[in-house]
Amino acid sequence: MAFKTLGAKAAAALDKELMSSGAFSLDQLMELAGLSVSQVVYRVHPITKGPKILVAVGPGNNGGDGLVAARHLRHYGYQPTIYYPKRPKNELYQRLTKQLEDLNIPFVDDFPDALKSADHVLDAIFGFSFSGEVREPFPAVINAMAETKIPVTSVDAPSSWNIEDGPPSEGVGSNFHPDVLISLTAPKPLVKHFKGLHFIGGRFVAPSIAKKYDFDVPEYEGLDQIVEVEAAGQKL
Ligand SMILES: NC(=O)C1=CN([C@@H]2O[C@H](COP(=O)(O)OP(=O)(O)OC[C@H]3O[C@@H](n4cnc5c(N)ncnc54)[C@H](OP(=O)(O)O)[C@@H]3O)[C@@H](O)[C@H]2O)[C@@H](O)CC1
Ligand SMILES: [K+]
Repeated sequence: MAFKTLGAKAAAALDKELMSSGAFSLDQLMELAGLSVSQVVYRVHPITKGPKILVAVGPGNNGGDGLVAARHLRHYGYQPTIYYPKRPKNELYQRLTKQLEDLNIPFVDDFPDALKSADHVLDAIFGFSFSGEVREPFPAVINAMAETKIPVTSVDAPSSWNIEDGPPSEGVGSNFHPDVLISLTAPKPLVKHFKGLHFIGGRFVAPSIAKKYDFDVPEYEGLDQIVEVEAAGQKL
């Protein structure tokens, strides 16, 4: 079964609809999105492969998913470290940050240096609202993720990739190919350029809303918040 994709505009409209007629709060959606991200890390990188997860957090809701995932991963026994250089004054992000501080999770300023001792990287910098060329301070972070031998899991999109067209043809991000991707609610068109392990998460969409936006809700099993699909969107 091929999974339909959701473009940047449709993904933003769906997000809005979930929080209006869908009656969800952003906190709820982000909690479930972040929970599914934590399950992907648990699946692809069991703690026996090394507990140190470096989480790169961006300024929007993609970053919020990363903060939630870090909290869950800490409770599973991992040792997350957070790189969060641009922190908006939004109350939700401040609360998520406080929750991590209360768990003694370290926040670091030097991403390349933190990468030296990491076992796995979580890319929660940009999601479906990314556009244009990567602005400071993120180019060095994208380059470091592109060059590292440590496995990288991207949340919703490989950060720096155009949501419709995939990796830029040159410059920052052109050589960034993460090992794992978790698409939230539905894959974005960029997945046609993605060759790694691919999951779908975000187990909160009512069938009526999926129908309206013309995408498929995968068949989640048991307690799972994630379903593995082939890179091109075929269910395994
Ligand atoms: N419905 C769902 O499935 C759910 C989706 N969720 C998640 O939300 C994500 C979408 O979140 P989002 O809309 O907040 O935007 P996101 O992608 O984090 O980035 C925006 C930030 O990036 C910045 N920025 C942009 N371009 C840039 C550039 N070139 N260079 C540098 N910066 C740039 C931009 O800054 P600005 O341009 O405003 O200064 C802004 O601050 C989605 O992918 C999923 O992960 C869940 O949380 C809930 C359920
Ligand atoms: K991302």
